[in-house]
Amino acid sequence: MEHIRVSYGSHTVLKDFSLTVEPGEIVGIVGPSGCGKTTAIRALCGFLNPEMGEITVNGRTVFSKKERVNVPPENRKIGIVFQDYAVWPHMSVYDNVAYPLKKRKVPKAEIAKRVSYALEQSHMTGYENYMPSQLSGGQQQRVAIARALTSSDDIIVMDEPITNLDAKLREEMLVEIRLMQSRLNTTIIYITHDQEAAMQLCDRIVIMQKDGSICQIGTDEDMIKNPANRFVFSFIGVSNFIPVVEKSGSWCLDIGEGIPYSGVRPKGILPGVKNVMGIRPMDIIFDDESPVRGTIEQSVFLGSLFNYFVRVGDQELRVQRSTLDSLDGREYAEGQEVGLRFLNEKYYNAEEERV
Ligand SMILES: Nc1ncnc2c1ncn2[C@@H]1O[C@H](COP(=O)(O)OP(=O)(O)OP(=O)(O)O)[C@@H](O)[C@H]1O
Repeated sequence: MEHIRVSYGSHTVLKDFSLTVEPGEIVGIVGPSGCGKTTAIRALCGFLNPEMGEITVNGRTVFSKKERVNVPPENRKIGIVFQDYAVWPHMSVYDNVAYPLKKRKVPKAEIAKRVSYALEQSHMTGYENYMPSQLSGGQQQRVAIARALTSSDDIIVMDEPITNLDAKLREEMLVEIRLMQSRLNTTIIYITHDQEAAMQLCDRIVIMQKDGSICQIGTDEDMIKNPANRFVFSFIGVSNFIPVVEKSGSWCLDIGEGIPYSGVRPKGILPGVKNVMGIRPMDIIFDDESPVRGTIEQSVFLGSLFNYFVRVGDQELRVQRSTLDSLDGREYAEGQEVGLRFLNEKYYNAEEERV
């Protein structure tokens, strides 16, 4: 997609949206509600006409404002699993899956072959004559995926396909989508506001912000290690933000009375603006020698890690410690005073947008 612009009336949702997805890739598009994820996907699939830009699918131009090309949705060869485009309750599984092919007037014998293939790929062989009401939520989603596969096993677009499922089923569906993708080498574009699902499933993640622009594209590791801005930092994973300020040559946490934490200018401080430190819970270390003192208000054991809520000045910080680290014999209990040291902290303009 290149230079796509879409407005609803006077409200321009996508101003200049460009995104390239490589064949065989699973790309997740995440971003806050209303930022334009569905709009971008509707433009890709042909359900709305951008005012500007070009869309190419497998080397074929399917939309170009300039060249006046606009291929209808059913001929774009994109499989779609939309939340509001789930299975049709009045049609059998077979008819649901066959629908996109019937619409394209594909011969009956060919339809039978492709439906059987799609049901096999989504593990629904044998359910051809079932009605959706006789299926579980997970099975209905599989039928929706099978139907997408009959449209295309090259590109499938999924818009929040699993939000209605319970946690266990959701996990299983993510694994299945991944397995199906590696069997068929399908390109998948997966839209969600569940960044954890996106990180679990996708090769690359595209993060959109409220104004409809893309603020970062990369792997989950890129997002966590090198977040492009404060918004990405706060959107992906758990984060603490602590205002900081320089006071007579020493850097202080600007909470309560000001708590000095560094005698030298920390790396990454932005000049000329009010800074805020972004720090992950895993990057806050308990250190008896540190001048930053806090009190553990709550300690929660989560199996692979301990989660602590530590009061420092007038702020509560989230600190995590892996269970393996706790094998050093030190125990940290509620009510205990601790010293805290910061590793890998990032600095952002305090005025910058966050989630
Ligand atoms: N048909 C429409 N007419 C007018 N405004 C619309 C229409 N569809 C979407 N919008 C507006 O466009 C913006 C983007 O909507 P869109 O559905 O693309 O967001 P989204 O990122 O997919 O959100 P969500 O995660 O909540 O589904 C929103 O402000 C929405 O209110």
